[in-house]
Amino acid sequence: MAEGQPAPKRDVQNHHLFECAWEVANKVGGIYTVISTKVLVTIAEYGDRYTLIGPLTNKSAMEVGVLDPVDPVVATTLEAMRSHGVKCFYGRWLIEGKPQVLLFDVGSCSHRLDEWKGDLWNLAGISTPPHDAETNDVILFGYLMAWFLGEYASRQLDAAIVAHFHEWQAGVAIPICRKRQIDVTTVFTTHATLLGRYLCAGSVDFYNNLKYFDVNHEAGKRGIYHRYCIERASAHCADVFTTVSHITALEAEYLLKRRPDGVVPNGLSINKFQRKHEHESENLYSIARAKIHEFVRGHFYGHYDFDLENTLYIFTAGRYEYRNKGVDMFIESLARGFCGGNAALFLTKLAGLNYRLKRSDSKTTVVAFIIMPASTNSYTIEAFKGQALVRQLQETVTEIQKRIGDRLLDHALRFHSEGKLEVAPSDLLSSEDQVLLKQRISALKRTSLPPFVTHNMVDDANDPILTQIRRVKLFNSHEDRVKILFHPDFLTSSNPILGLDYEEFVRGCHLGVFPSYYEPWGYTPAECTVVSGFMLVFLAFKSLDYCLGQMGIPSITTNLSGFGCFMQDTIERPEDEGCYIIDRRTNSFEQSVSQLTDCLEGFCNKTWRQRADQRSRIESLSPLLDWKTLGVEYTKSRQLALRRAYPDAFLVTDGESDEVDYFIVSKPDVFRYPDRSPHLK
Ligand SMILES: O=c1ccn([C@@H]2O[C@H](COP(=O)(O)OP(=O)(O)O[C@H]3O[C@H](CO)[C@@H](O)[C@H](O)[C@H]3O)[C@@H](O)[C@H]2O)c(=O)[nH]1
Repeated sequence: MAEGQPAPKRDVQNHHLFECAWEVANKVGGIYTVISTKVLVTIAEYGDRYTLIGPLTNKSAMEVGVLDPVDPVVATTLEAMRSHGVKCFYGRWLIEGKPQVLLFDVGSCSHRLDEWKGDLWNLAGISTPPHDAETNDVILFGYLMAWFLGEYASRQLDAAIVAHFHEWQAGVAIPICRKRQIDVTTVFTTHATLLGRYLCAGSVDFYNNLKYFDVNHEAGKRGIYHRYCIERASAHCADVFTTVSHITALEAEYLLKRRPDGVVPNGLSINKFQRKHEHESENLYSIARAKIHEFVRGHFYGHYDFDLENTLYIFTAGRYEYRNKGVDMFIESLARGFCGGNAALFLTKLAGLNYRLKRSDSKTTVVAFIIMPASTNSYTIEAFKGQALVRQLQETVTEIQKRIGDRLLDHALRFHSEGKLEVAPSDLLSSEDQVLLKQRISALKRTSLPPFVTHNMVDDANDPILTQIRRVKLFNSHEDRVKILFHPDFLTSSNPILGLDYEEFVRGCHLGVFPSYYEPWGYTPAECTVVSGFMLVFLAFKSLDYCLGQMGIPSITTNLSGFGCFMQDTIERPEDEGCYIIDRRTNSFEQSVSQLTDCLEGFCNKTWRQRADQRSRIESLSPLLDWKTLGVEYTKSRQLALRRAYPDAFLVTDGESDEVDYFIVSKPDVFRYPDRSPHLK
């Protein structure tokens, strides 16, 4: 728009929405889940007026089907950008809802990096170091998005435009839009703060000191001052600023120095699960459980001395943030070791689950999985070997089974001529078969213990998870009632040893454990509550937990996670619904470990029927977490952005704007529990 010209009168009702994030079609962590699961409700509201913008990467290129733009103005805008050498993909993201998506190849503009860095310094006073590759990409991505929005807004003058940006990686475009006075209204949602993540990952007493951090100094000390500046500028320049939970809203207020306008809790696409329930007649739970059983048999070969009917699978999963995700607490609660060499403590409630199960002579075995991607070289030979040996044994057993069947049939057919049916075991199992079987069995002999990690780690000696497992001596020995297994990669169905995707894996487990210290929301426990399957109703008593229709699995979270606070705030007794909440806010670390161990022990001591009852109750939580319910908060944030940018469009009569109570954050204090927490005094 030329200077001095009046702004066009745009149609606010039928506005266009561009949603921008580094994780569009590009899975890194939870933001991918937010965006991909929210698509259905956003499409229902916008149809083809909705477009997602993300970076073009090897991963994202695989998830998008290239097409010509539906909107002719998008087509001309992209043509103009391409004529300047910009490389981009336009098409449909191949997920449910098939939204329009635009992916920019930041590399195609790397020659402009210095120019744009200089511009960022001039317009926002943000200087960035030369060798931070991630920040360099973020700057290129931000300038490309601002370029696109500027060109688009100058060509499409009819409808208003909302640009919604997620997290600092997509935030650079916000100060540029503001400075260039691009006629779009902006929303910025942060899913965590950079400083919060870094401070909590170190051993800082975060919640007690939230008010007192010298933010510039702390960011500088950690080498992230430039990133922090980008995040802070994004929060301040956006028309509307939101976070995913109240606890992060408070954090943002102190660390980013802007109080968020609202909270947009994360939902899930419940429909997806229900459709499965209706259309798939398979027993999803038992299929998933059987796959995990198969893996466990292979992994523990030579030491497979426990009963799978009495085995519980528990797990933690997510991005590898050892302290923030509470992995330290998880391992500690499984196998708390000697405290200060005082053996007496072992006899107290301070002991970990492994010791407690041994002491009570429990018949239950717990296999605890840790699923967190880290730098690895490959799977270990042992991990492959175990699966291969068990597969060979299985094949041999199947062959022998077939031969036994043939022989039995032969005997039965000769019954009339011989007048008797006397079959000795040796008639059925030949000596060749026995030799073959013995060969296979002797291959299963193993002198070493089953490993507690599936991959060769790049930094084995310093890896915090491995170090702690070694410290608490959880080595998967025969006596251990808790076995542990660290899988340092996300799960996929093409995984050569544990061939399940994450959703299927969760379905096959009994309990998810997520004792996070820093967790703005926390998708993983939420996903446990809605994972579903169709189950047979006539299985044996012991397998009753397979039998009650569509259900989630119970999970453990904390009152320092956005999801945990949301549950406490919404439900009378979350633990009755299979959502256990560990108090990490008022408790010391030791107390929280004990509470978590009590919780795990209580879960192990439940009968099959009690666990089945609990699972059936979890289902009732699904509607609470559905985007159909929670998506409304996103709508409100966009409405607020439109009101702020185009107040005239909302005038009712006599020049007065109609008042709306916009957000959940309408309480005087953003964080809901100031009285209960000494951290906040
Ligand atoms: O093998 C696996 C294991 C996990 N996941 C997924 O990874 C995601 C991890 O989610 P979360 O732990 O919430 O994500 P973060 O990457 O830590 O994301 C940030 O953003 C999220 C979205 O707002 C918030 O929930 C978090 O608290 C915040 O830390 C979940 O959706 C899981 O389904 C997989 O896809 N495969």
